[in-house]
Amino acid sequence: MTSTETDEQFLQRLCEVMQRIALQGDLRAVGPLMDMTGQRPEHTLLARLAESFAHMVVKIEAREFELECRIADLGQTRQELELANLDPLTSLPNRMIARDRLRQSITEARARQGAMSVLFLDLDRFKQVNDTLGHAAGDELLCRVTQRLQGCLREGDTLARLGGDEFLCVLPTCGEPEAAQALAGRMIGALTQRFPLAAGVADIGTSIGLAHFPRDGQSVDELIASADAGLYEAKRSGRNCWRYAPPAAGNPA
Ligand SMILES: Nc1nc2c(ncn2[C@@H]2O[C@H](COP(=O)(O)OP(=O)(O)OP(=O)(O)O)[C@@H](O)[C@H]2O)c(=O)[nH]1
Repeated sequence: MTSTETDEQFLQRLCEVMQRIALQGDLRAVGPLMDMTGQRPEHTLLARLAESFAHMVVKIEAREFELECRIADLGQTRQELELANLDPLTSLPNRMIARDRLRQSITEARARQGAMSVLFLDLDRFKQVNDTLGHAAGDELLCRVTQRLQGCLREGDTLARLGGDEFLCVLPTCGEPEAAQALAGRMIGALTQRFPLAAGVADIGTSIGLAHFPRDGQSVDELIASADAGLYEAKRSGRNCWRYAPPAAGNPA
């Protein structure tokens, strides 16, 4: 600075240096600030203040970058966990992911004071396919069933294979019982159509238990138990239909 520099000019110069530091995010740009000290006492004070501020900004930026990296790492870990929890036969999420999605869906529904639905499916006469056409045909059938069920779902719904011939459907945005019932009907229709397999034709069906949050349960376990009781009721009613848990099990439906 020259002795004729006005306060306004000094501040203008200070701002330019600060902008350079902010743009570069690098404390090496603080150099020119140091050169600005040693002039009029208030200018020196201002320059020191700006220098401290610059250190703070750069530290915050470094911390932000570190946090962004950690968030990206966590996202990758979650993805890897999900991949490790896919059913190897159908590539569907397994029980653990199904429970996780159901938990998320309950939390979201609770936050918006809305509702969501769960369908619990168990194929009818699946064992017969294994027994007559062989285990490989049973495996092929499970994959074909998966495709047909996925064709009935909307984006955001989760279809999971719990094991054997059991599937769970989490429907986060399906709050109306009538909509879930219609979907259950479409799934039954889709699986009632014969399956041409490599080893022969398979003729199966599916029984489905329904449950809705918050009406039939408040937690993951309560909703699954209610849908499971509905499934038992569907099997008891002759199969290839959907049902709710009977009122005796603490359910009004
Ligand atoms: N092919 C094949 N079969 C499996 C697999 N996992 C379980 N199973 C068989 O699936 C069958 C499921 O049994 P159930 O549900 O009692 O058979 P189901 O004929 O559908 O009986 P209902 O539900 O009463 O109609 C058993 O025979 C299991 O051995 C699998 O990954 N592949």
